[in-house]
Amino acid sequence: QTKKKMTKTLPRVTILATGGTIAGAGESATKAAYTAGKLSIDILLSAVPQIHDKAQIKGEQIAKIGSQDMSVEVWLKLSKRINEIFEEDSADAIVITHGTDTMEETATFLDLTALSDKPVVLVGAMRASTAMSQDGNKNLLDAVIVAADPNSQGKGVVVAMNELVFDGRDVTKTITTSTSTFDSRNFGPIGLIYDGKVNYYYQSLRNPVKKFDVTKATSLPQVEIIYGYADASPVTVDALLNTNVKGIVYAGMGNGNFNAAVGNSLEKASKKGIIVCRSNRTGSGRTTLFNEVDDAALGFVVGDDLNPQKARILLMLSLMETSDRAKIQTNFFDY
Ligand SMILES: NC(=O)CC[C@H](N)C(=O)O
Repeated sequence: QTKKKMTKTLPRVTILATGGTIAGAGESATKAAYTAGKLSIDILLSAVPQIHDKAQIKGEQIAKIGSQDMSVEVWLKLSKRINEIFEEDSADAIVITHGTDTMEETATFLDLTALSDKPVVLVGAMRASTAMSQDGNKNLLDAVIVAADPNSQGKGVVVAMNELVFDGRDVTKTITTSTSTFDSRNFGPIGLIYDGKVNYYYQSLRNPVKKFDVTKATSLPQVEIIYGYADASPVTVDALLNTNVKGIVYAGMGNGNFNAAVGNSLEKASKKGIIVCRSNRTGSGRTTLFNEVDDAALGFVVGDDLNPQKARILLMLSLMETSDRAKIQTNFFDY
């Protein structure tokens, strides 16, 4: 009787599964090689029965992929499903199991497109479910704890990994193979998970002022990223000039710089109406207007402190609504 009563008051958490190492299975406990996204949501849930003490859990399989295969199509599907679940009030919070390679991109995409204030928590693993000291079960339990906590409301989309909570806007994968791979290079974690509870310490002031409603979208404008390096030739930029590409994010050197040859081609792209957004390859810090580049004269925008892959997301979403450079720049400075 008491138990029944308690269960009733537990928050309702829906887990949307997409694949990744958290659903990965390998040959043995000591082999690092594995296949991502093999296990279904039911198997993931049955491995962590403790989650049922924290929330009323429902699971849904959205995709079964390694997140290197994440796509606009799956992003739209996820985003629509999140908005639908909160709209129909069938959950109080959502956890998304996801591969770690592109988790930061999905976090940014959903941060900008999930219309409700309710918690959305992304989680993954660095060791497959079959590995020794696998991290997936603990991470999943922690993610449910974060999702179920009333203090997670209004924090935007967050990533819960390795007993840390990161703001989805800022988080990035920093190490290829380590369980401590996630970090927010500019700002650090916003919360710590310990002993079945999350404690928050910081909150971003840059949570989206503007949300993008993609509930009716079926595709997004094409935006490509080009990487900068010493003596880069302009062939990669030139290759995009006569395509359907609507935006280029340039992962420039230092504060978003490029050499003269690449600069000429980027200017050509800009004159053709392709939006050029300068970001940088350093991994942290801002890309600022008018440092060594005359952005106003060239018609470029800057990605502020978003890394190239995150800047691409905001540029795609912005281009869905406008090709006005000033408005697009405002989107970057507001987010
Ligand atoms: N640790 C991981 O999740 C990496 C596995 C796979 N490449 C993915 O991102 O889904």
